[in-house]
Amino acid sequence: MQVLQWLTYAGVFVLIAIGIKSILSEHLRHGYILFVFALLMMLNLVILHRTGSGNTFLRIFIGIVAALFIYLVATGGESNTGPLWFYVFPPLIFYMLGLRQGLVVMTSCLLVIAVIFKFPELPFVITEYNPDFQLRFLTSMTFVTVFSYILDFSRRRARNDLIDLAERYDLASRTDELTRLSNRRDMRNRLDTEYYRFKRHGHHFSVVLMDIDHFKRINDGYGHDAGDEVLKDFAKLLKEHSRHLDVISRWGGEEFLILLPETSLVQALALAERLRFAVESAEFSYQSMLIPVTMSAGVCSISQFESIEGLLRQTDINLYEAKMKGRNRIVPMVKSTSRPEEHDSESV
Ligand SMILES: Nc1nc2c(ncn2[C@@H]2O[C@H](COP(=O)(O)OP(=O)(O)OP(=O)(O)O)[C@@H](O)[C@H]2O)c(=O)[nH]1
Repeated sequence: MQVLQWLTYAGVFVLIAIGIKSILSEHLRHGYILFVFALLMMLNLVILHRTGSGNTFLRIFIGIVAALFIYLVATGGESNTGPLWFYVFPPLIFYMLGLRQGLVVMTSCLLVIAVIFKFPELPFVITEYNPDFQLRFLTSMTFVTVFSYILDFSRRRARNDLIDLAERYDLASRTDELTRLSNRRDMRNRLDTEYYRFKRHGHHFSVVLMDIDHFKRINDGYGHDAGDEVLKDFAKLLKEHSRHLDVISRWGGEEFLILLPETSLVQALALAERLRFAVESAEFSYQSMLIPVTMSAGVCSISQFESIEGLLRQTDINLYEAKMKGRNRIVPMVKSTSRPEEHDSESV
């Protein structure tokens, strides 16, 4: 919209300058009409400032410019040079309106010009052009229109390709290549955003930090590719057992962190336990070899902490404790349906 406003200022300046020159050359009517167009452009600026509608501003601007150029063709402007201004129109119209609407407006204008050339006796036509000029003008204008269309088409396609590329790079920079989950950097940003929401609006959230037990043994026993496959299936399982608004990330090698918005510690523990049980019960396999997989997890809720760092530190401590206590468990501990005897001393 900024470009269009500057174009309006430039247009008003040029119209007033040429208007003054026309009046000085005794072409009073032409000069005054140019002033009227300048006034209309300024009024359009006022409408923009009053309504704030860029779309209305654009449409009125195009209407005024089209009317001005057709007026210049119909009257010849000064010394029949009016049609020359029309060469400004095609690039402007495609840039402003886009390809389809630009083509409609340009075709309509060319038709109007053809009518003006063909019927000089029409009431609003006050000049006449010789047939050579008419033919050359219409042909060259058609060329300019086609070239402007192609140039704008290329410009738009290059811009879309660039946006596409930027989006793909952006996604790649936020995604873990192996599991297609959020990576650590993306999770840090999401945690910061969630922490801001918590501080500002009091929306609680919790995190679950998971680690696949004895993952090195999987790599050593079944091979690195099998380890990769387990990581992918593990990520898929986490997705299947989480809510849509939960953010799952690959936090490190075989560590995964889930951010649970609007979730209390008790709810987070229930989810972590559900995940632990799902992992334990799932059949992980690679090339028809069954691979037993379990996970340990530390869980924390933001309400107990003053910062993201404090929250993550304690979650890590809880995970470490889960490992130390024998793995395949959650800390703080909850009652488990699969192994009730192991979760009795520190239940939440
Ligand atoms: N296949 C595969 N292995 C990975 C990847 N990232 C990390 N690892 C391996 O994960 C293993 C992690 O081993 P450790 O840190 O000793 O942990 P662990 O064997 O899971 O033992 P605990 O965590 O104590 O239960 C290392 O052998 C890493 O090489 C990966 O992308 N693919």
